[in-house]
Amino acid sequence: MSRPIDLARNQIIRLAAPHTLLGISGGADSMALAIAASQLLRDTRFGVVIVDHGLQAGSDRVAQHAASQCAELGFTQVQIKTVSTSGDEASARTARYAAFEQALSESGAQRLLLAHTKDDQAEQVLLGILRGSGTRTLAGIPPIRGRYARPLLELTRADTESICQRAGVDYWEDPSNTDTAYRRNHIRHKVLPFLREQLGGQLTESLARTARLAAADAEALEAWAHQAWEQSRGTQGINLQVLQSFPPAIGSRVLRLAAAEAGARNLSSERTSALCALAGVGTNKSRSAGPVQLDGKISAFRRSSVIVFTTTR
Ligand SMILES: Nc1ncnc2c1ncn2[C@@H]1O[C@H](COP(=O)(O)OP(=O)(O)OP(=O)(O)O)[C@@H](O)[C@H]1O
Repeated sequence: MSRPIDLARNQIIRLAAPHTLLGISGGADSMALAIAASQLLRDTRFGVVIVDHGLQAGSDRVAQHAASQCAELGFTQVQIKTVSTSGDEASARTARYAAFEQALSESGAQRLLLAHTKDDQAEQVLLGILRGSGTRTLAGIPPIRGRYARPLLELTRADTESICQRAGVDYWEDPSNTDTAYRRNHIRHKVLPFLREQLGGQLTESLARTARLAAADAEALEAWAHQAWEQSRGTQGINLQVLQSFPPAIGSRVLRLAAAEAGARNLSSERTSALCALAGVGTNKSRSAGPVQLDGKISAFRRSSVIVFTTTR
């Protein structure tokens, strides 16, 4: 079995572009990413981006410490981006990704690597199951999306800690990570340990496998839905007869694609069911006459044999 550091390095080689940025928070996961990438500095140009959200007292010192550690590892392009947030996790995340986007365009780098691990993946899948999510959400964290890639998804958090310890690199433990008021932390610190204790076995591995299987299924279903959409859309709207000839899993995806194209936002599963009832997709026999109102001031109507999306004033 290959060592975690070898696995990390191989995945970085697979996912990095000639000029790549690393998103480093100073925690064990991202310091392990920095350690593995520092071994590849001869062949790849890496820059480091550290975002200071200013959420906790002393966050500037944490950022500075991570920056000096990265400099010691041999990185010459290390920048700290200070962002302002409204103090909650969601706004910190939005500000962080805005800072990443800015760093990508300023540097001209083609890719930014993040240090999500298999444990993050397991937590994400469990959160999705508990919310009653479908295949796309159960697919969890994607290894690549756009310019972002995650080379450590095959490593556990214990692996990243051991990489840091072996390299003699210390890491920061985010105090908010243990605040179980956040649902994710509750899953991490209470629910998963409880399930492991009760059920034993390879829980993290099993949940990560669910993500891999769901990702492959979601990809296939989405490709089929795009084809079905092309076949069912016409100048008047979506042809109901053609739409209903597909299985409900495809019909509902076609309706979601069409709604999104029309400008509908945040399409919930409840609104998707309403669209399915309007279009007679699925086992739902209670066909509604509509219209169905969607976020983004979009309405869906049934007109004789088609579904039409219009903008409401
Ligand atoms: N302050 C930061 N500065 C730079 N990179 C960061 C920072 N915080 C997080 N990252 C990057 O993002 C990865 C995931 O971090 P974390 O698990 O805290 O975020 P998340 O909210 O769970 O995930 P995401 O926001 O990406 O969906 C880290 O391993 C690191 O690569």
